[in-house]
Amino acid sequence: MPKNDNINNIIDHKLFSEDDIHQMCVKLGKQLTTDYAGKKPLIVGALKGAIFFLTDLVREMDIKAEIDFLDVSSYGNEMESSGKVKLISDLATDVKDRDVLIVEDIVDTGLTLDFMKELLKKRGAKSVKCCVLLNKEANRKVDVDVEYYGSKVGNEFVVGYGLDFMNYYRNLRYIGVLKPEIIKLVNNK
Ligand SMILES: O=P(O)(O)OC[C@H]1O[C@H](OP(=O)(O)OP(=O)(O)O)[C@H](O)[C@@H]1O
Ligand code: HPA
Repeated sequence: MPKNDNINNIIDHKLFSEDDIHQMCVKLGKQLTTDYAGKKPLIVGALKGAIFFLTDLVREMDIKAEIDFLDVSSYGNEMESSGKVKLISDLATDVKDRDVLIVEDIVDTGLTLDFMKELLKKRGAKSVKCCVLLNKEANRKVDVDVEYYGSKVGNEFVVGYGLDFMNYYRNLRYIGVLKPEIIKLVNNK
């Protein structure tokens, strides 16, 4: 890990500014307001990466909705998915017969999203869809439907606005690509 605590130092280049992210939330919020009109969905935030996206997105949605959180993890402190998704903390809400909208920061291999969708379907949800900020398609290992997303991203490791590297840098206001030397540092450990 870099010794300097300045969180901007680990960024190679900015991908999405605060304004870009805001525009994505506005656009998705409008679409979801139309599509979920009259439905009272249960919005399920995937902890921890989705915290900022969820709070911004739901405030762009002009519908009655409940919010709950699932804590799932597959990366731990690694840059590659372990391939095993762990349920760390469950929902407090019964999803039976509910229209559920999962909110996620990123879909990469697709394993986390697929795990959550299957879990909620098995519990009897009426519908299970997702709204993801970033869609990284290059690395997909499982074919999972991504109904709503803000933007596609290339096969780069991105951090900020909830997205972490070794559990840090979630609190960057923008989204950036991690410097290659930081990635090398981790790969050579
Ligand atoms: O499509 P996948 O390859 O499964 O990757 C996407 C998932 O990986 C990250 O979560 P992580 O397991 O790092 O937990 P976190 O949300 O607490 O950071 C991210 O927030 C997604 O949930
Ligand atoms: O690019 C990424 N950044 C942060 N977390 C992630 N989890 C999967 N892919 C990523």
